[in-house]
Parts: sequence; C-alpha cells; structure tokens
Amino acid sequence: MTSRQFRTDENAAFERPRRRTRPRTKDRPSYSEAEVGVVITVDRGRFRVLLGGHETTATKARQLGRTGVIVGDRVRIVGDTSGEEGTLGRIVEVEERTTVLRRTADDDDPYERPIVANADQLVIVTALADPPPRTGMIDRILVAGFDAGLDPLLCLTKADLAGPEELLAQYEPLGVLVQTVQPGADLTELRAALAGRTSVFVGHSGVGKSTLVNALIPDAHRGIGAVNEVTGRGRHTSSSAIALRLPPVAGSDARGAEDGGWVIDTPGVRSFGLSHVTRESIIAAFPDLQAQTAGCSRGCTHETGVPECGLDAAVARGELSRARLESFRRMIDAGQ
Ligand SMILES: Nc1nc2c(ncn2[C@@H]2O[C@H](COP(=O)(O)OP(=O)(O)OP(=O)(O)O)[C@@H](O)[C@H]2O)c(=O)[nH]1
Ligand SMILES: [Zn+2]
Repeated sequence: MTSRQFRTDENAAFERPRRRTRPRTKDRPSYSEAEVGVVITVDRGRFRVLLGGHETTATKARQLGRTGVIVGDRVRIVGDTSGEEGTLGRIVEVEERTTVLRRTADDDDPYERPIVANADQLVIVTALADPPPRTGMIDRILVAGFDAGLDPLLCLTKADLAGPEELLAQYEPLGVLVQTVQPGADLTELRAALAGRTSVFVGHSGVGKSTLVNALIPDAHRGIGAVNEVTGRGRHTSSSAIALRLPPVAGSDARGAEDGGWVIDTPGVRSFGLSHVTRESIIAAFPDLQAQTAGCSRGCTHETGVPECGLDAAVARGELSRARLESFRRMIDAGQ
C-alpha cells in the first residue's frame, strides 16, 4: 500500500500525455485502472463489493472523507481485491449515481439518509392483512420513490387472507403496477417485472417481504440469521440493505435466458419520513397533472378544498379522472 495508489485525479490527468514505457497497469495505478464493483451490503464500515464474478471486502479510503458509500454504489477499488479471507480492498472512488432513494426516520428528522443508489424500480411490499394495509405508508413510500425517479411497483402479499380490490381501485389510477402474491403463488409475472432491473424492496415489518425474497431467490436465506462470511461475527446487521441477484428468467436471446435483475432488500420499517421531499417534487412526478395546474391560482397547494385549483376544473371538464385526482391528493397530503 504505497502512497502512489492515493494520487489525486489531477495527478493522473497531468501524467496522461506521458509516453508509456512500461505496461499501463504498472505505469498508472490511478483510479481509472482500479476495478469497478457494486456495493452489495454495508456492515460497520466494511463494504461487501461484487467485482466481476467474485465478492470482496473493502474499507473506504481515507481520502474519500465524508463521502457516503451505500448499497448499489458503483465503486473503484484498489489494493487486495482477491476476496480471500483476511484481505481488504480500498474504495477510492464512488461513481456518479443515477438515482438515490432517501428516507428520513420521521418528518421532523432533519437528517436525510440515502439508503440505496442506482436502483430503477421501487417495490412496495404490503400485506393485504396481518398486518392490515396502511395506505398512508404506501403513499409516503410512493412519494419517496417518485422523488427519487424510481418506477413504482406495489406488491400485495398474503392474498390468501384478503382480496386486493380496494387497493387496486386506489393505486391503479396513479399508474402504479400492482402484483398480488400468496404462498405457492406463480411468480412468473413478478419475475418478468423485475428482469433486467434493480428493484428496491421496501415494506413494513411483518408483511412477508423476507418470505417473498426467499421465494424469488431460493438461496437468499433472508431472515434466517446467516453468519457473516466476512467478519464471522454473527448475523448480518439488520440496519443495512443488501443486494441480491435474481436467477435468470426465460428470455428470447440466443441462450434463451435473460438477466433476472437485482433485488435490494431493505430492513422492515415502521414509518417512512419525507422531510426531504417538497410538494413541487411530488407534482413533478406527474407531468399530466402538472399540465392541468396551469389554471391554478398563484401559490395553489392543490390540496382538497382549496379554491380555484385547476385540478378540480380539469375533473369538471372531464379531462382528469376523479379517482386519479383523489389518489394524487393523498400523496400531496402524505408529503407534507
Ligand atoms: N398467510 C400468509 N402468511 C404469510 C405470507 N407471507 C408471509 N407470511 C407470514 O408472515 C410472517 C412474516 O413474514 P416475514 O417474511 O418474516 O415478514 P417480513 O416482511 O420479512 O418481516 P420483517 O423481517 O419484520 O421485516 C411470517 O409468519 C410468514 O410466515 C402469505 O403470503 N400469506
Ligand atoms: Zn391547484
């Protein structure tokens, strides 16, 4: 571990025009030479990183300072990346994130916590009974997902205990894809919705999220308290998310198989704070509704009962469905 490996990007750029007299890897051990991996879990300052076909453990290099490294991050890693027991690589760079899902512990908490990077779909796991569905919580998670630019998918579990009709009526008008599962359910459709994507699974504890993840990924062993292979220190911390690869699904490519995608499982939550989300960012997630706000009075909050809201006018003209407006207003309320 020489300081050569800690050169800044500026140094690397400065050296770029130099004629190479030695093999590139020896000549420039800069970050662009470092291997790129994906952070699959975080445990007490140790990062488990998937590099090509193998996993390795790494710490954050000192020069990253307070830069956060979270599950889903694509990172450049130097040092011993063999993944062999007792080895430790160093994360020297975090690539720019395409998306960040954030959450605050509650609405008064000023500290927003980025929880997952680079996902493209948010799967809200909700039980139809036991525990009963809480639409307030679904709305809040939807708001966070729209704010982060993730496509929502509402996954209703325990369909053996209650029917999904009421929730379907509330969420389909928002354009939210809904999947229903129960023990022994055929997961083909859900697998197709997950294929080729990185999906964050979020839900209240007890909804059956671990059961679902285990059904999708038979070797995931979620909730069994697997011993951490790296530290040997007992079970994975339940405060961190973990990225798990889905098995390939039948597809139409030459090999007849398609990337099954990734599940990023997050610990069960009791609440979903939104202090970081503004009303504007909720509205921005619904371009068709936003277009109808042209006739609103200045500073209109679009809430139920406010005078001269263009959204009410759009419903009156038949240009917007009442169900969709009501669903949208619940989200606006949830975001406040
Ligand atoms: N009837 C019924 N029970 C289910 C179903 N899915 C899960 N359960 C049960 O619900 C309970 C909670 O399931 P888990 O998978 O541990 O729930 P979880 O969402 O992972 O909960 P946390 O670990 O607290 O986050 C268990 O007793 C499961 O057996 C289902 O589809 N139908
Ligand atoms: Zn309005």
